[in-house]
Amino acid sequence: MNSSIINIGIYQILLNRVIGQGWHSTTYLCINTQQIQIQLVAKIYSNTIIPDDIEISKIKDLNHVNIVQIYEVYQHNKDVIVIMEKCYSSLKNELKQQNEYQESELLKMLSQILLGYNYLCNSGIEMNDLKPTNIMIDHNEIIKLSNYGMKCLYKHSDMEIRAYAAPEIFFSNEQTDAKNIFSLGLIMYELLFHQLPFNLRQNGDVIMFLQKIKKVKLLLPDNNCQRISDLISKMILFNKSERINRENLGEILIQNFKRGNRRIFSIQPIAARADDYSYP
Ligand SMILES: Nc1ncnc2c1ncn2[C@@H]1O[C@H](COP(=O)(O)OP(=O)(O)OP(=O)(O)O)[C@@H](O)[C@H]1O
Repeated sequence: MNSSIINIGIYQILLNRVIGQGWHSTTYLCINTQQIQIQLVAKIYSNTIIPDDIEISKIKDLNHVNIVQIYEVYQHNKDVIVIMEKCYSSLKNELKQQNEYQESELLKMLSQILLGYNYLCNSGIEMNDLKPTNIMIDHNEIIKLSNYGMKCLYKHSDMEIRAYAAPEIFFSNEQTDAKNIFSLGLIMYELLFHQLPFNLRQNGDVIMFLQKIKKVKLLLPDNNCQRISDLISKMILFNKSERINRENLGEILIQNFKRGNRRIFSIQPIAARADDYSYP
């Protein structure tokens, strides 16, 4: 038996081909032995068990162009393995490139994220953490939300440093729809201005920012993207009841902006080595 491979169902997980390491899991290259042309990854959540949780059984049935497709969830010894579609890049990567986007490109990104998010909400699946590492980009430059419905597998507390978290997470640990709108506002702000509206040198910096916007509404720097700036201003609000909700945000996007076919990114691959994209 080769200890650097896990064979499970029709999948082969290549343990020596790590694609990324997150706080809660490690992501490996994975092969569907019956259709080797399909690119997959396996996320391994170590030392955890699949809880008797409806979300895990539901997530395999989800299917939307703006979410990462999950194919299987296995209990494997002490670990949980999630087999999913392999993406090309992430918004985190995209942000590193500091691209200047046209307003139409930003609106298109926002629309795609919102479409995926709406689908998850309507399917009763929680998007625990809306942040750039959880927003993937596929080979066709389509944005896809990832790590949805996985909170039940997390061992760590939710209160690590969370740059994109809404004020109510820090101050009252409230989990509502509105928290993701706030996070989305910060993500759009970062795409537009190439930085967050606060420095992230230490843990207290986020709290200081949140206390500041509690007193004085965030003022966006001058820029040429008025429509997206207006939307961001409606999302990054301390008080969750004042924030735009996803329905109204969707309405504004539908009413005002037609979807273009333009390419929106100049993507660099996630993996450091080109051969990570070919099978052994
Ligand atoms: N479906 C995927 N396709 C391609 N690469 C992926 C995929 N999922 C994750 N990755 C890569 O693996 C890395 C780690 O992913 P992971 O989701 O564990 O990170 P994370 O979002 O920081 O997680 P956490 O919230 O647990 O810290 C990502 O940054 C990304 O580079």
